[in-house]
Amino acid sequence: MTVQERIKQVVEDNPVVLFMKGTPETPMCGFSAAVVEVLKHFGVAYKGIDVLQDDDVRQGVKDYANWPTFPQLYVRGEFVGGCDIVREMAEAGELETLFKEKNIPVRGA
Ligand SMILES: N[C@@H](CCC(=O)N[C@@H](CS)C(=O)NCC(=O)O)C(=O)O
Ligand code: FES
Repeated sequence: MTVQERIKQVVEDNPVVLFMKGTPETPMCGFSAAVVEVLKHFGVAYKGIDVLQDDDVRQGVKDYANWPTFPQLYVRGEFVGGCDIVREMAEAGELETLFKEKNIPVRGA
């Protein structure tokens, strides 16, 4: 499998995926930590993938969504955004709407 095929498979096999620096338990960058906090706030289950562990994945994910930075949040196979977008969507109530539309269980919902 190519890196692009592996990325496609992981975002299609897992409802919510966060490509990040470090792990959900131990983020290695403030931008990644911020999205971890947002997801924690919503109580959403997700797969965290540490791009610092694999340079091919790190470059491959940037190519996959044509987005140059991490974190990158995917919901049901679709790229949602990085830290700024996710935070703005959360504040505007749009992230909760997206999770509900995509049948992602959210705390209290
Ligand atoms: N404004 C960005 C902040 C993220 C960012 O600037 N990430 C940088 C530093 S952690 C990055 O991933 N650079 C590319 C790399 O390290 O491969 C966002 O909204 O997500
Ligand atoms: S690792 Fe330095 S800003 Fe993210």
